Amino acid sequence: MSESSNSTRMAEATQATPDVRASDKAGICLEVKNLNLFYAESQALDNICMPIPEKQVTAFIGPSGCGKSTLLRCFNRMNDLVDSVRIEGSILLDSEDIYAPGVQVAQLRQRIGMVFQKPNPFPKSIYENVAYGLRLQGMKSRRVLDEVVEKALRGAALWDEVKDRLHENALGMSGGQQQRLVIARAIAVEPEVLLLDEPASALDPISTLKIEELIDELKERYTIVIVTHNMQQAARVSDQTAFLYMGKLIERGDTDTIFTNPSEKMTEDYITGRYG
Ligand SMILES: Nc1ncnc2c1ncn2[C@@H]1O[C@H](COP(=O)(O)OP(=O)(O)OP(=O)(O)O)[C@@H](O)[C@H]1O
Repeated sequence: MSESSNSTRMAEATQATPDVRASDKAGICLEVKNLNLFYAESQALDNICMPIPEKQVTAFIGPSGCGKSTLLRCFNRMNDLVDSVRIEGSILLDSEDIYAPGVQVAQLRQRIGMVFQKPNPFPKSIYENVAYGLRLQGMKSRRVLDEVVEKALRGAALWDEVKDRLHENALGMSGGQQQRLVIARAIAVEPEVLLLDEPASALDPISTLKIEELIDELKERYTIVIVTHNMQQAARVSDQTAFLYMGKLIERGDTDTIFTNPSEKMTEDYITGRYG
C-alpha cells in the first residue's frame, strides 16, 4: 500500500472512530508482507505479515529460537550474509521492497542501523568510532565531523561523560558506555530506523536503565525495533509488541493490550510465564 493511501485510510479511520488506537494513527515505516525465511531446509519464519509504525518502539518477544533475531536481521538484510538462507515475501520501506533486485545493501544499512547484544566498538578512539560512517561516505571536513560527532554523542546521552576524552581508545569505556557509543555511531549517519538486538542484556541494571531512557528519547526521531528476552523491559520501553512462537507471528498490538488483555491464549501463557 502506498504511503498516501495508507495515510488517507488512517485519516478516515481516525475520523470514523474517535477512540482509535495511537498505533493506528501513526504512519507506517516498514511493512512485512508474507515473509518466509529458511536456513537450508529449516523454516525459521513462517508467513510473517506486520507493519512497523514510524517513530514508535516495536518489541519482538517470544521464547528462545522463535525467530526474533532472524526477523530483526531481515530489516537490514543481515541474513544475506548467511549462505544457506532463502527468503520469500517482501519488506517495504517507504513502499519499496528492500529485497527488490538492485537495492544497494550498503545504502539500506545506512537507513536502517543496527546495534547488537554485545557492544562492538572498533579499536579506535571514541571520536573515530562515531565519525566512522561519515568518513566512509567520504566526509573530510573537520568542522562537519566535529559537529556530527558531538550531536551523535549528545543524542546517545554520552557527550558529558566523554567530551574530555574523545581521542582515547573506545575499548577503555565501560560496557554501558560502549553500548551508547555504538548507538551514537549508528545515529551519526542519520538512519530512519534503529534495530536493537537485546541491547541491554550484557549490561548491569544502571546501564540498562540508561539504555531504556535513551530508547525513550530516540523514538522521537527514529523508528525503533527491539528484540528482548526481558518482558518487563518490553513492557517498559515499547509502544507495540509482537509475540512470536516457532517462527510464526502469534499476536501483535499495543504493548498495554498485549500485556494486560492479549487475544491469544498462547500470548497470555507466555506473558504469564507458563512457558518459554
Ligand atoms: N545462521 C543460522 N543458521 C542456521 N540456523 C539458524 C541461524 N540463525 C538462527 N538459526 C535458527 O533459526 C531459528 C530462529 O533463531 P533466532 O536466533 O532468530 O531466534 P531467537 O528468537 O532470536 O532466539 P534467542 O532468543 O535464543 O536469541 C532457530 O531454530 C535457530 O537455530
